[in-house]
Amino acid sequence: MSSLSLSLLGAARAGAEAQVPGLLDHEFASRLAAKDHTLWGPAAESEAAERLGWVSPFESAQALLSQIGQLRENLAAEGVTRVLLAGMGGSSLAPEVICASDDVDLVVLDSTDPQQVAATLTDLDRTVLVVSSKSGSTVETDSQRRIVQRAFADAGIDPQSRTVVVTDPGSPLAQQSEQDGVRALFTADPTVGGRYSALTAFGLVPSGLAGADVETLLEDAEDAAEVLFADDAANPGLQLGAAISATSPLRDKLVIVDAGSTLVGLGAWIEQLIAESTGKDGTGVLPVIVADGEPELTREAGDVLVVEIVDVEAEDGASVDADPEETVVTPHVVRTGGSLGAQFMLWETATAVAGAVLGVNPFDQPDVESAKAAARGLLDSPAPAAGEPIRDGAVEIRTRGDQVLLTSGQATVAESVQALLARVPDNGYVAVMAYLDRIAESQLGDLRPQLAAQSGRPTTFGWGPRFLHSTGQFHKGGPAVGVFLQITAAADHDLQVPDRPFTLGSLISAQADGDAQVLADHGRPVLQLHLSDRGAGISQLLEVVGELG
Ligand SMILES: O=P(O)(O)OC[C@H]1O[C@](O)(CO)[C@@H](O)[C@@H]1O
Repeated sequence: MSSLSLSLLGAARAGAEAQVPGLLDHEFASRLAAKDHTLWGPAAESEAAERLGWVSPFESAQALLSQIGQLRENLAAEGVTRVLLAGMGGSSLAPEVICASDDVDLVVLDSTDPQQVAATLTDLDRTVLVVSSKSGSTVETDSQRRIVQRAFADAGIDPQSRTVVVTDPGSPLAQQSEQDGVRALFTADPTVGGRYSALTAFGLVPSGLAGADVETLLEDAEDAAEVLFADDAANPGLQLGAAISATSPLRDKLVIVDAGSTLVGLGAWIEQLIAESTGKDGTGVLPVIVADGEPELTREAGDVLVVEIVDVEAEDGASVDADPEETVVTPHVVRTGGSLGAQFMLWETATAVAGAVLGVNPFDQPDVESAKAAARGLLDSPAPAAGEPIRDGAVEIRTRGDQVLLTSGQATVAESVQALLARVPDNGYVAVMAYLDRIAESQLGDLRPQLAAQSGRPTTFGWGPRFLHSTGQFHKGGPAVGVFLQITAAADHDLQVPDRPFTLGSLISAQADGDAQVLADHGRPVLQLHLSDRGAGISQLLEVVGELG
């Protein structure tokens, strides 16, 4: 029996009431279960035909469990118990939440920041590297793999015997792994897209190797699927999908409150799923993750739906409560609870529903490629800086030709940030994009509530390049109502990417510049601040933004 629960209030409830009858008429849920690729219209048909494997991952996932368990035992017998996962977006977000929720250690390497990558190169004698990439060609993952394997070799450890690969059959990574030999090669179901792959080898292999209870995860998900694929008005997948997509003008901001649920980090996984799946063709839903206690401010903005993820006791069957007795202050709320496996299935189903209601293809990410291409171009031939940057203490206000919004005339950080915030439209949002070390420099995240307070608008915070595989799609493909604060930093020690003509420092810089360029090309305001000294620059930014009047 599923432990899913869902409550809807205000516009969320109205959205569900408006849309669910139509979804039932179309037998959306049972057609989804039957992998009907016509559900999202003719333009999405060919892609959808190859992307619906996530609705029934259970049989092939079960077959994996004993292989994962055996490999974990063999590695443990050699004293190898630390799992280091290299992978971006859908190839690392699910294992991160699975392990954190199960209180199991997993080191996630989803960065190209030289400092953050270098910090993971410890305890190599007891480390296994899991390289996860569906395409097998993502530059971040390939660079991480090369660096960690070189570190193994330098430590006198055979890199191949400590590398486990998860990828699609026939990908460049699969071919190379077959050629070079690796400890284990897991090929995943190619009919499951990256962000829908939580219950495939991408979610299960790293999590299972780290010691998470992936068996229960799968059982819970399978129980939930029974409820989610029923043509029933009480189906929480239909209700949630309709609630988040059919409540215009509220629908384009979804504030996810981290209210201390035991599903640690689920918000970041939902963020990628919703932002990359819906943020395109000028429409979509922007997830905004906030801490508990803070949402009052954002709620006052009035044009957001608030999602609260709560812990629920396992119940007999799924419950959908459209009129909870509890009094809540927030007018427009989605409140959901249930096991992690059930939540994965719920949100994947709801996202498929939301795509259909919004009229977008929820399985592609057309605008992610543009930033990747710009980064590749800049890596091959870096753009010369247009004149001297404006300096204010440890922060440089960068003006790179016509690649980013010029802040000419604004001589200080305070003035330039104020000028950026003045550009936020009434229905807009602020996005902070920080290309720094998200572990050691996490205090920079305090900028988010500060800027939300200053602007009075929903404010997101993404660590680069991780967010490029998540909200990055929405920034460029969604409604043009965002303003963008990009923060980059000098690295004390750069890292060469073995056998590649670039360092991590030049890669992350090209990624930041490439994204800024594409945002500016889309007419989005971008302010680029570069910290010449990380510690001093972070303190200065927090102080300056905190004091903005
Ligand atoms: O698993 P891959 O192919 O390395 O891709 C990583 C991520 O990049 C994207 O393809 C595009 O951002 C995501 O959808 C995906 O999760």
